[in-house]
Amino acid sequence: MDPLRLLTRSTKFAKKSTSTGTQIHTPSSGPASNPQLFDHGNDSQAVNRKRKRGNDTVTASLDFFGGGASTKEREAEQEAQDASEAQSSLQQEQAAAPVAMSIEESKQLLGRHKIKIAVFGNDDEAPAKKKKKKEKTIKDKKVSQSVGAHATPLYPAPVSDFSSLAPRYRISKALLRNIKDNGYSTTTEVQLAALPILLDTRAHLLAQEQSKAQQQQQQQQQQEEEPILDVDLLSIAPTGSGKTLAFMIPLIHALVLARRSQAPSGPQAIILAPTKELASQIANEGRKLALNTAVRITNVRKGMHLGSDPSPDADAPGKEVPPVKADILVSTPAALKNAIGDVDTTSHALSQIRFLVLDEADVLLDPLFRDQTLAVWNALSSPSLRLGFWSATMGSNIEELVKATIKNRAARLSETSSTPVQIAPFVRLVVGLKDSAVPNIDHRLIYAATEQGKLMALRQLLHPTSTGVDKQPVVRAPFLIFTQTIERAVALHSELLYDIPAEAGGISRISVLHSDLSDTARDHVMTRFRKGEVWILITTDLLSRGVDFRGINAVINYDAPTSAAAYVHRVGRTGRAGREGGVALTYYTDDDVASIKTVANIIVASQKQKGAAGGTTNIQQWLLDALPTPSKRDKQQLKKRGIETRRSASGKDSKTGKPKARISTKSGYIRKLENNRKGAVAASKNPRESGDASDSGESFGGFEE
Ligand SMILES: Nc1ncnc2c1ncn2[C@@H]1O[C@H](COP(=O)(O)OP(=O)(O)OP(=O)(O)O)[C@@H](O)[C@H]1O
Repeated sequence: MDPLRLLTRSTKFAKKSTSTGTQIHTPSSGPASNPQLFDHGNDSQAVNRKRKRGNDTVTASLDFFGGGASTKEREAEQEAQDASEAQSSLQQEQAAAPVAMSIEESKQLLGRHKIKIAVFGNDDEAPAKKKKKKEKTIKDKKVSQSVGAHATPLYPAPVSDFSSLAPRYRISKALLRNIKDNGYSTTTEVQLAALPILLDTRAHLLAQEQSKAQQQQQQQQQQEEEPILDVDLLSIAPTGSGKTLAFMIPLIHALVLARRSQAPSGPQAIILAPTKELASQIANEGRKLALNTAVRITNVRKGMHLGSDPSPDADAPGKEVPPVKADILVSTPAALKNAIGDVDTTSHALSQIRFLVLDEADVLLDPLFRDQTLAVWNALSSPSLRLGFWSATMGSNIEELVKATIKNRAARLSETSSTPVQIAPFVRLVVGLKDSAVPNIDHRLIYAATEQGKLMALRQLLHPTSTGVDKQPVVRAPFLIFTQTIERAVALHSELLYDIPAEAGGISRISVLHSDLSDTARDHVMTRFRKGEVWILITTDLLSRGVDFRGINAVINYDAPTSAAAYVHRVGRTGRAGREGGVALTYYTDDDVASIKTVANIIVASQKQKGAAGGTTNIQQWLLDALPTPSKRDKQQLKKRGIETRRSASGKDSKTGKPKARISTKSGYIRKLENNRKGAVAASKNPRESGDASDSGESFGGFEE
């Protein structure tokens, strides 16, 4: 089924742009053959030179609307392929000797993948040690410039293929099997670099100045030891680049090892995410990876209680809530804060949590969530708590906040704890250009002048014509539409409700998701969108972070995002895991002109990242020169409040006195009917006047300016 065909009321298209759907490769037509963004496939040979692997294609498949084999056929094919591979592959993996790589080789490989890693020592360390580090940094000027004055570059041997985890780190068979069963073979850039850092910490931290023989000996020793995850890691990697796996695999591995020596009596790791949708997705991904490993992963929900003893049930007097039983808790900060409640920070339950991971760390430490996140972090009293901070964007202020919090917490704990508090080496990993949008999608910035212009442009997308006058790329469902506020999302949903023809599924194909809906309604919409029942999902920034729909073909910023980070995350819902063919389309009106340069700059940087092979930039230099550069204050204001004229549904802007930009809450179809009725009444009174009105394009008059 081709949704584009069904949505299209016009008939003829140039062959190249539409037709059967087989000519254009879109994210929904299946996974990319290589999930990496940079240096496609050039390194597997280099890294796995001792182990020739057969078929490296990624098998995870989600085909929203693509043609080809049916799901059953594909599953059968997959099973057959898996069965034949499984036996020989597992034997090979167990037999293969760990591949030792020289630092020079690692450095080159990491460089080709645009990966930079730096380790920051403890600032309080001896001055002599500091001096040595500085000398080292100067020696390697190229890297040191990019990582900062007090950082030492780090070159762990990359893991280019998941199967090499078994011989290198003795990953449990169940975990390895789950990785494979979920269709993962080649690692993405962030996994390639983060896995050795988190699984092989000490060997590589110490390996910087060691010979190959010493490294091997070090690796050997480390494999027999526990614990792992001896660094705090801040990782900045593009949207959709597989950060979830990069932190989840080492976590599960650590907990599997811990279980071998002692049965756990409560949670040992916490993963925080800003939204319920993301927390639930992480918990699901985690459970798939932890299958048959005995590691239990729970998504924290209202009413759960974290502590050593049962607590009184607030909803049912006289009853008690037992403490949650899990090894890894996944939660939003608010839900976890509730679950902790008034549990004493010295309690066993909180002191035995050894790992804290902040997914979308920059937003979790942004003023919006900061207090809740810090409350959870500070409640964890283990002196050896290890930390992970992950996002596609990370302001330097957030990094400073992280470092300061680590130090302050250690100082506070040292006063009360008899056990020495360990401040671990702090490692920063950056993939690609920091804070940039994914290069493998087509970014478009479209001037729509007014609110009516935006609606017309959006309708042209839904019903493309063969005339080619719209100059917009052809966008195929499924796609996401972002608005600035909940109110506008709801209004746009009502506006477009009848735009999808009944033969294509009608109103059931379009939906809206925002935080004012109940949890059940949110879950329901997410499920229907994931299943492919909903094709167009209108939403707010609620869905801009972390949520992975795999086969999304386009992101439409109906209202321009209000910060560079918001752009990066919103458009990052398409083009995931290296999928090509995604489109990110941003409309801007006269109200956005003062601030849109921030988005334009991100687009240009992303297209430059793609390199010469990626073709031309869609944004002309004259436009960049013409757009005003917003001041820092304007940017802050915009991030906080958005475009003022879009903030409220009615009335005039209190500051400027300008009319506000509104979206009607009646569908275009209903309004058209009403207009027709009104027109008929008017025509009966004054035929000439009504004739003029019907020619004026009133059917798009949903926006009042
Ligand atoms: N090595 C891999 N090979 C193929 N697909 C992968 C690989 N690793 C992850 N993926 C897939 O890539 C998609 C994106 O992964 P994930 O959600 O972890 O990205 P992310 O980096 O956390 O993105 P965001 O910054 O948007 O949160 C998922 O569908 C996941 O299954």
